[in-house]
Amino acid sequence: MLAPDSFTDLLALASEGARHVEEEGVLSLAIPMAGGDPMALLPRLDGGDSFRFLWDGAPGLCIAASGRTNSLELSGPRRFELAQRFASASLNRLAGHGPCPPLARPRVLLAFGFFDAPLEAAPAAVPGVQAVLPRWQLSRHGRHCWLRLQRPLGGGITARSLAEELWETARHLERLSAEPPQFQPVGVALRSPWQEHYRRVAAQALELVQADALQKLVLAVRQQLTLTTLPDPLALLAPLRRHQGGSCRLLWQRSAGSALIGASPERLLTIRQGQLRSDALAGTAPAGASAAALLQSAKDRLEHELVVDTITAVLARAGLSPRRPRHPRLARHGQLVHLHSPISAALGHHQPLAIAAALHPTPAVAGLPRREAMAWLRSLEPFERGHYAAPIGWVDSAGDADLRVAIRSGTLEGRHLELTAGAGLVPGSAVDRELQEVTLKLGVLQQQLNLPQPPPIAAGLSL
Ligand SMILES: C=C(O[C@@H]1C=C(C(=O)O)C=C[C@H]1O)C(=O)O
Repeated sequence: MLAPDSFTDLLALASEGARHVEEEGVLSLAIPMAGGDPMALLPRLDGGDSFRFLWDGAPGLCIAASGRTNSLELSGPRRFELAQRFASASLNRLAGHGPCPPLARPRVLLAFGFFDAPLEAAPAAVPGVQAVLPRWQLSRHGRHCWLRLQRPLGGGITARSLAEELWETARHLERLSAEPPQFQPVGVALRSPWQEHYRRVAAQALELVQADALQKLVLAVRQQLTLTTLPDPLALLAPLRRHQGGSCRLLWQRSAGSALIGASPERLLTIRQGQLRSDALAGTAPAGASAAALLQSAKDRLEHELVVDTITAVLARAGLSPRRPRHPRLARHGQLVHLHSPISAALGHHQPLAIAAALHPTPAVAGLPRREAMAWLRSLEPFERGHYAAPIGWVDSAGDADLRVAIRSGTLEGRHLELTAGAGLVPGSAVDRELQEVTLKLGVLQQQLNLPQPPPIAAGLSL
């Protein structure tokens, strides 16, 4: 039975599934639904705790999820391997989920930290990885929409109660008007200065690349914004749909008061039916008539080549046969244009998160050589990167996966929004131009979140 389209069918599926639920196993049921925008309906999915997740790749795949049925949080150098083990075990132990279209498959949701572990193990620090098998998963692709509910049986939860809860919630969601959250204008009371410190450390980093101690370093800045009112993270994300069509809009809300939001233009890794794709994205200009000059810029081409070569070499070392285009193309993301090379390979027998572990962090967001660059980032950047530039996404029950690089992002804690942006320093870079590039990235993000602008973004700014 592909899609239970009556309550009787669903109940039969639930009862059959319940007979196969092992100890600590979870019953996972899904039904198709009419209409429904995951972004608009996420606040209506009560998962029993404060975890919320949004993956908005519209017009491609959109997923809203809430509640933790199983979860894992840990730090350390084995985080990718342990997250893979958790994901495989959680998905293999699900009972009741029969064949369904790819959009409806059960998923384990993942948010990594940039580093293996935070510097300080404070409760609010971002751990090396968080992995969640959600209670509710609402997914949509094109006109197709499915709702999934997953819970352990026992303690009053039976196959019948689960089937009823799923059926009634789907009918209830269908009746709601599915308007995306309305944006309420939010002001900015305070913006922290970052420029002076950046100038100093960027000059230091440039000396390192010019002295050949590093080939590349992607130094980031963080701007703290104090907002005038308490914003709804989903309302902040909604305008990004309009402005950042080619990106994937993301929300990872670990607790009620703390959320990562962003619109990532960069794939670390996408796996569909055994085919892998990774994006080399490096080299930046403001969108506009002069953007095509990026293709001729020796400094940007060098920065880009380092990323393409590294991704290709990492995949080859893992035993894959990567294919790369001969020349980069231009990819527009909102008001920015980047050099872009999609790299693809057949995955073979590899597990998605083993490849992610080998790829992260690419020189698009860290530097080269990787180990030395990571150490320099820790000493030069005056903040914890947290989720910034780390992989975030999902793996599903058939082995498909999608992990985006959490750039063009920020974290919201109450009225405090922290935005982070970086730029690659290579021989030939100039501190002033890099400062302009991060200013532009921070400004574009604020504009796309509908926040009032600092100085106007100069459309013709040359980087
Ligand atoms: C590091 C960031 O972006 C990365 C760096 C780029 C560059 O240096 O040109 C371009 C795209 C991204 O891979 C960021 O936006 O924070």
